Amino acid sequence: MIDNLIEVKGVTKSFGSYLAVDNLSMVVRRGEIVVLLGQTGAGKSTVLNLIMGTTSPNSGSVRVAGFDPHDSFKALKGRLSVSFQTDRLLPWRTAVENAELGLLILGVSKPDARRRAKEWLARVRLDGADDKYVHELSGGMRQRVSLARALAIDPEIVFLDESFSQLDHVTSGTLRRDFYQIARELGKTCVLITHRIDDALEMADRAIVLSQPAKIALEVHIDDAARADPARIAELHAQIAAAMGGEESGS
Ligand SMILES: Nc1ncnc2c1ncn2[C@@H]1O[C@H](COP(=O)(O)OP(=O)(O)OP(=O)(O)O)[C@@H](O)[C@H]1O
Repeated sequence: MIDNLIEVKGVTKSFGSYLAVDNLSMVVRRGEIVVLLGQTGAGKSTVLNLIMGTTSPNSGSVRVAGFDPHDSFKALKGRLSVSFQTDRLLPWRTAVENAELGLLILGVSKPDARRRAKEWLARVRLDGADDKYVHELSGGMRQRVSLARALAIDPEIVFLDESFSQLDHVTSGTLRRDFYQIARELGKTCVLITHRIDDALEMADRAIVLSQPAKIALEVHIDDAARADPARIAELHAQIAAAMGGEESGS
């Protein structure tokens, strides 16, 4: 079994003459939660797209579970899941019908998909909301359906692209803690994008700050001992803020 689940080596990515990613190298180990931070436009989403294989580098290489994610898109089908800033739910489907979508696409039988989707909705604390339509759910509940949909397929790697950032602080805080608990319990490998330093401090094994164009400005390890030490957390917060250019872009 490959331990370095994600390997990015010397990757450069340009859009026309604009350099978005500059000779970036990083590794994500199996079971690790890595948070990518950076100011708006730093190239965080581009790095995620390169890892998910939805775009390809101009030079350098990306490997996910040993595969080139762009050229071997099909080999990784069902092994990666992503949840975005907006929930991207289908409004004409109920919560459970949205949550089972990935399973149905992967060919799981209807009764099995329904059962697993219901289990996941309960797991993200949405029991009782199975038959509600998207417009009947709050923003936080919609993100929970989106997470249930992402996790129901039992992916090896979960990507979250600013999944909590449109929610108010309290809602995003509880969702973040619930997600963290599930990810830890299942030992999922996660790559999270955020501009909120608190997200990184609460969830990450490792935080990587990207400067623009995307290259590593700072990399810090965070463990439970650090999390329990307010002085250490304040120090890490200051280090990350400085690497992000001195300010958090909106929080
Ligand atoms: N398909 C594209 N074509 C042209 N330019 C692009 C494309 N995708 C991204 N860019 C540019 O690359 C830069 C990095 O964008 P990216 O979305 O990766 O940044 P980000 O750090 O995720 O920003 P944000 O936090 O605002 O989402 C931006 O200047 C953006 O305009």
